[in-house]
Amino acid sequence: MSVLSLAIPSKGRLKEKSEAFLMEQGFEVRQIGGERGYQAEITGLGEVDMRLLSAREIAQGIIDGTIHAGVTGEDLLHDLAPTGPEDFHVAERLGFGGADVIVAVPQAWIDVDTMSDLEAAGAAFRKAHHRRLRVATKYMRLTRRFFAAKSVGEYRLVESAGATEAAPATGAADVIVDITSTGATLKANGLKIVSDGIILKSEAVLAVSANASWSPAALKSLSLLRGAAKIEKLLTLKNLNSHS
Ligand SMILES: Nc1ncnc2c1ncn2[C@@H]1O[C@H](COP(=O)(O)OP(=O)(O)OP(=O)(O)O)[C@@H](O)[C@H]1O
Ligand SMILES: O=P(O)(O)OC[C@H]1O[C@H](OP(=O)(O)OP(=O)(O)O)[C@H](O)[C@@H]1O
Repeated sequence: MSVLSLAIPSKGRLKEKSEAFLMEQGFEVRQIGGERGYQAEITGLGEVDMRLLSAREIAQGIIDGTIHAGVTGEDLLHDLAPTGPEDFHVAERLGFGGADVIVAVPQAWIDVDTMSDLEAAGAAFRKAHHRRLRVATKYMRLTRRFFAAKSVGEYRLVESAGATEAAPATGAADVIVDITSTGATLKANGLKIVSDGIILKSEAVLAVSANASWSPAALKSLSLLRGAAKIEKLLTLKNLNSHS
């Protein structure tokens, strides 16, 4: 990869604000083929391989090193990174796309207020029903890490493909881990947040790969992005050291 590969979301709630973040700095993204075209160009950053992808694909590409930099959600970066924050650098938190990744249980569970109550409920549940409590989520790694940090082991993960909040009502799971912003979806589904169950306060970030290979041209383009100059210095140093 000789030029900077830069990605922003192609649709969804982060798209317009990501374009605005670049536009504020004089870098205009032009989609080829109109609103739904997935190819794009950007002006002002030199030669750049501009990509429009889903927020999840951007996070994955930054972690794999197939994308140098991009705008995505911190929740996705933290969940998809196998070794955690060592796989990416946050150049700037962007002040939009804010939401919390939380643990929620049915409101009817009056005895469960904390993660430690959840562990106790899990043990009681296993005795009574001969199976573990099921936790539905898209956030498989974040959930495993957080439950282990809270010493909760009496559970089994069920991977959710969407509409996670419906899982307790449909019987697909008992507990959920999902993202919330207004809380309306949790409320509508009769769920409450466990008091010490806030896993991550996420927002949109400009993230830079710690695993990509960098050419001088890619580093130069990166350094022009707001918040990224300090990361560019770090990467240049790392590049020099690895070649010396
Ligand atoms: N209320 C919210 N619900 C979900 N995500 C939110 C919310 N508020 C902010 N976000 C952020 O937006 C990111 C992407 O969500 P968005 O809904 O735009 O993508 P998506 O179109 O659902 O992606 P995909 O279709 O690939 O699942 C989330 O990972 C999170 O960082
Ligand atoms: O706290 P709230 O403001 O209610 O927002 C939270 C909901 O928004 C998202 O779903 P979305 O509607 O984007 O659908 P998705 O499941 O396809 O992401 C997220 O998965 C939650 O379900």
